Amino acid sequence: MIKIENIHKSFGDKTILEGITGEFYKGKPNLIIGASGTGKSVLLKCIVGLIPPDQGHVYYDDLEFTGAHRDTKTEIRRQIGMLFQGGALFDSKTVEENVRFPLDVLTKMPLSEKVDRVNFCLERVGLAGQNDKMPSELSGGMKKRVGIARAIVNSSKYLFCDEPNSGLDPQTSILIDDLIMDITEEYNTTTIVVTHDMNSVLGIGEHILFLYQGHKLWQGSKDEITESGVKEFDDFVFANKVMQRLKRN
Ligand SMILES: Nc1ncnc2c1ncn2[C@@H]1O[C@H](COP(=O)(O)OP(=O)(O)OP(=O)(O)O)[C@@H](O)[C@H]1O
Repeated sequence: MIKIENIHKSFGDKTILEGITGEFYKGKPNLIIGASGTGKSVLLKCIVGLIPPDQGHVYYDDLEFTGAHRDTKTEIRRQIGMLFQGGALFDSKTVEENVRFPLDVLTKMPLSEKVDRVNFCLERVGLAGQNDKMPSELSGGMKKRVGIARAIVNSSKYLFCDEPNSGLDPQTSILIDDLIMDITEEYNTTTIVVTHDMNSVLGIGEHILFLYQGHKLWQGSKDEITESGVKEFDDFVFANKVMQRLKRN
């Protein structure tokens, strides 16, 4: 489990996050949702430690991360897998080298063991045998799969996905969501997915945290979205006609 307490962040005189508190659970994806520019990625970066919050605490299971000693932070970081917005593969590296990268940087495993682990992860995301392909030869959905394989290659306890569906068609998006859901359940990871994709909310939104202009305005599951009683949340969720019809039924 990951807990955040009273996270504040400003850039200059622009306040982005104003006291966000919440919990992210093991075994089911946790979604951070909200309109564009509302602070979702900044919150994720504060949780991962890529941006230091101005105030507040992040706890990984029982360990306080924000003010922790460098060694503790490094140890926690080793257990984090990250799927970046856009995939962020190295264009000049093969699929195998991309997936192997965290093992090359973080471990002293012998090469043969690393390759075994890479093959296991590629198989898990449906890309067995694609080791020698270059990113330029892959579709958008395949690139995301490579990104997911890389995020889990280090047996991560914590998995963070920033807009995993950006740039994908609706069907491929569902496949990627299902893969994230399955991996989360199978390996019992604490998974946080940042998204503004309503299909993801309806598909895998077991735990949802809704951000609005730097505040957490609602938290709940997809089964509770019609009864939030929060106008800003309703405006976000029921912005399109299909969702409005769903609400009326
Ligand atoms: N390093 C930074 N320096 C200054 N401002 C930043 C920085 N990072 C983000 N911001 C600002 O913080 C605000 C929130 O950005 P953030 O990327 O978290 O939004 P978001 O909710 O993830 O949006 P989107 O869904 O479009 O990705 C934006 O106004 C952005 O310009």
